[in-house]
Amino acid sequence: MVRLDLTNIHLNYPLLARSASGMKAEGDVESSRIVYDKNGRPRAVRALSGIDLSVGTGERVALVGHNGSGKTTLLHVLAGLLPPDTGTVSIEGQVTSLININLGIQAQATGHANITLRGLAAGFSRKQIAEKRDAIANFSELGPFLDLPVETYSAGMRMRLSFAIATTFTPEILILDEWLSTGDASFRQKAADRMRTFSQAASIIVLASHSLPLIEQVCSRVVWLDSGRVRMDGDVAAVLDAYQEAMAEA
Ligand SMILES: Nc1ncnc2c1ncn2[C@@H]1O[C@H](COP(=O)(O)OP(=O)(O)OP(=O)(O)O)[C@@H](O)[C@H]1O
Repeated sequence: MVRLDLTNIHLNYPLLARSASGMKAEGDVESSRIVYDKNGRPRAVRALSGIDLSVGTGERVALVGHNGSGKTTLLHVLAGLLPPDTGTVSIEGQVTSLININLGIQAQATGHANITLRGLAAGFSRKQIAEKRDAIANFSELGPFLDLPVETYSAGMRMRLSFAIATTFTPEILILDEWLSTGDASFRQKAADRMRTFSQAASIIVLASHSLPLIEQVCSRVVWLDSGRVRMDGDVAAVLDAYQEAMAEA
């Protein structure tokens, strides 16, 4: 059984004193996301305000929303990288996150060494890693670059390696941020195909993206975040239609 449940998640980013200058603007819509002290100085930014989210086996969920609506913050909470201020996070299953392109990658080590390191970290034996190595190498299409240190790779090449490793070692829950769409067109198509088959292996995908075509290709459900709250949650077509309509009116 793989599932994740978030209940009433609140998360504020505290502001350091040096970044907390400026006075509260009366009637400013944006100010509802900023917490001020009694002197009118900004003290924190409200990123998530009462998020409830349950995702079950086989669901591929997209998070959409305006810049600053809380998508990345929510992914960090799901990946266990940021503890919420209040609320509960319950996760059944092994989580792999591809949020930060450099997270979990040793830049001085070669691509092949990174395959070994990530495989061991995911709990696989050296023999199991050896059996999967060709599949990862082929999917990444990095060829001889796998013998060079990762610090010599472009951002797209790092992404190919991270994605190939993460999806070949099939985690039960995969958390992805926008950077997937930085890949070139042919890799994006391959990645989308893999993500569709991925969840048939009883896995969950949560993907934050501004790319509506990618979401339509990959996801089975869309959660629309607005100022740190869930504004709509449901069927891909229904939520994307409402979201696009609201964007057009804004
Ligand atoms: N390190 C930080 N310190 C203070 N506030 C932050 C920090 N990171 C994010 N925020 C604030 O938290 C809110 C949510 O940001 P988040 O990055 O989660 O949004 P997002 O939906 O991923 O945006 P985008 O689409 O632009 O990537 C925003 O109002 C942002 O200003």
